[in-house]
Amino acid sequence: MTHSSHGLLDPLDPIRLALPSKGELADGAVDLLKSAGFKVKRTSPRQYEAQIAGRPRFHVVFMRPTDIVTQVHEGRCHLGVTGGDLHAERAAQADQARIVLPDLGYGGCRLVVAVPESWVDVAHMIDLAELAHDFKTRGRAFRVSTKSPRLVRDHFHHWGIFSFQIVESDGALELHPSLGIADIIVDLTSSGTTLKDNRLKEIAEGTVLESSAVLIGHTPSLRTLLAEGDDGPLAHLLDAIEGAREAETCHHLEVVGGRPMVYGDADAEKVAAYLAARGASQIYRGEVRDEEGRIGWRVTARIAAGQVVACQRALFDLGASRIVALPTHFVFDRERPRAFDRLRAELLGSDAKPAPTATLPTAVPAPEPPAASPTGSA
Ligand SMILES: Nc1ncnc2c1ncn2[C@@H]1O[C@H](COP(=O)(O)OP(=O)(O)OP(=O)(O)O)[C@@H](O)[C@H]1O
Ligand SMILES: O=P(O)(O)OC[C@H]1O[C@H](OP(=O)(O)OP(=O)(O)O)[C@H](O)[C@@H]1O
Repeated sequence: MTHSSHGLLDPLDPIRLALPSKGELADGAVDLLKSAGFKVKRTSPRQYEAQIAGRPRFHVVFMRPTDIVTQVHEGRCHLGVTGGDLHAERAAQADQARIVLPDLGYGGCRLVVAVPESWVDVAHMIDLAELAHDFKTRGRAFRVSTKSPRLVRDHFHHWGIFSFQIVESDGALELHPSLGIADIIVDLTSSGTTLKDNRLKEIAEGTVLESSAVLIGHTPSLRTLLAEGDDGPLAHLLDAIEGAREAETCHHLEVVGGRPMVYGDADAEKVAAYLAARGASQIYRGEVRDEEGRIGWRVTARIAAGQVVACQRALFDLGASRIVALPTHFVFDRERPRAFDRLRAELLGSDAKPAPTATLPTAVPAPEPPAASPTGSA
């Protein structure tokens, strides 16, 4: 059992936030923070410390993703962005580092079992179990190269494989079977290109873990930060990241229509039903007037960015006169549980503030509606 030995955070102390210095996770962290309004001011990639514009409490340090788990566990860093796989591999030892946001929306990959393509009889973990048994009967070690020995052991044990030898290595694992360093590998993949280019294949039930970039925090420091409440820096950071993530994938859609001098929202109803069928959410209908006071209707909704162009013809056919889709920067939904509230309930228990009960319909903080004329259709 380990304990945190450094940097217990006092209220108002600087908050050390560790970001990946290189590799697959590096750029996405800075981009995500920027989209959340936390712009990291770093003048060169060789600079390992940075500030966040207008947020003097945050002090950014750049380090290797594996080290981030250790430093957050030991409390030298209070928060950190790293790979979900790296945290999971070390979770048992680094027990003071806990997940704060489980999916930052980038760095998606899978930790998979891969065998040589030439092994035509091995297509499933059960085949691998038989093979490992054969190796054992012939007195040979069944060698598995990986960066994640603990996760591999758990997965293999789950499939009844106990006779194998882990070869721990830090990179280019795909080369190991052909060089004879190991018989198979368990490595990360996203596009699958590296496995294919090295004549390796995945096998069924061989996904050990699905991973993406995560935000982790040092548990004792999180307690201190949570106590700073809804207007403290942790609440601001988590709300901003969640609001930006929520906004990322969807557009705010505004559809306007209506016949001059005729009010009746039959068209709006059809438009709303059509949008719902296309997977839109938060669909609201209302009355609008154009510059001359003529009444029309307006439907607003949140819709996947990729759906907008596909929808527009049908919306015109249903009576729309104008369609505007806007990217959003932040979306906050009163009904959506906040990471901050969840964490506060977990770590501060009864001190936790209950989530607000909504009395009004939820609303997208949409940009000002464009001055669209409701007239002009059908
Ligand atoms: N192909 C990939 N696609 C998406 N994410 C990946 C991919 N490969 C790795 N990752 C994520 O990035 C993390 C760090 O891997 P990466 O290979 O970028 O670092 P590294 O350069 O190997 O780090 P180190 O400094 O320890 O060598 C992985 O643990 C995983 O979470
Ligand atoms: O499925 P793909 O899209 O081809 O990606 C897979 C590769 O990405 C990672 O390597 P990385 O570039 O991080 O280098 P590494 O060998 O040092 O891990 C991983 O270890 C694989 O080698």
